Amino acid sequence: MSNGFNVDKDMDNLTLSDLPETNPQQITNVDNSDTEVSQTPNKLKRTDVLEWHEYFMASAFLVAKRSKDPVTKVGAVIVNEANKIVGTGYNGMPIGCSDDDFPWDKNTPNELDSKYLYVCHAEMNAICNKNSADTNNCRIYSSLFPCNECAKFIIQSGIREVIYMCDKDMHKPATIASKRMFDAAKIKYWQYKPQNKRIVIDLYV
Ligand SMILES: Nc1ccn([C@H]2C[C@H](O)[C@@H](COP(=O)(O)O)O2)c(=O)n1
Repeated sequence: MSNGFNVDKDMDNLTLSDLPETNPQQITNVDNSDTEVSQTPNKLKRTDVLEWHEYFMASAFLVAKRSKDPVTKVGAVIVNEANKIVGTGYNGMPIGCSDDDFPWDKNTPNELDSKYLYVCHAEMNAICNKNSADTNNCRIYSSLFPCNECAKFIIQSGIREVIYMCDKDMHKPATIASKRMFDAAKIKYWQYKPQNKRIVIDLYV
């Protein structure tokens, strides 16, 4: 009997055999030296790792690389309170609306010929793509400050914090409206200032 299990010859029944009786005295005499965690710091542990905000914002920039927008690629990542990514999105045309058929132009005489009426924003896509029941008390990392439409989605989805990188549209009414709504809804928003200007991902290591 190797580990207290007996299996009958037909392999039909796996039965726990009578494990040897152990009395409390035996338990206190057990040698735990092989299970104790060393108290000395582990000198082998890497310390040059990405910190959480850097990791999630870099992830948003990686997601943005899927965008077909010729001018502005936006990526968004939603993170829950346990630091788990529960949604990602980039700016792109709606499902079924081909990137080849719908316009990527801007500043066109006819508004219907520009991208703005059609493209789904990264933040909205991240919320739509969520892999959790809800996004309550989550935070969203976005490469670009959310517009007013995305701000509505963010507020309504229960997200409580917005971390962004670029605020290039800060003077546009859409951005001013976003900040008004975030302030009223007490949504925290702040600009991430990275320590490192670049993060290189070497795929052949
Ligand atoms: N919060 C935002 C704002 C904009 N976008 C997308 C929408 C367009 O594809 C692009 C902006 O184009 P631009 O006016 O810079 O030529 O970014 C978004 O995903 N989220």
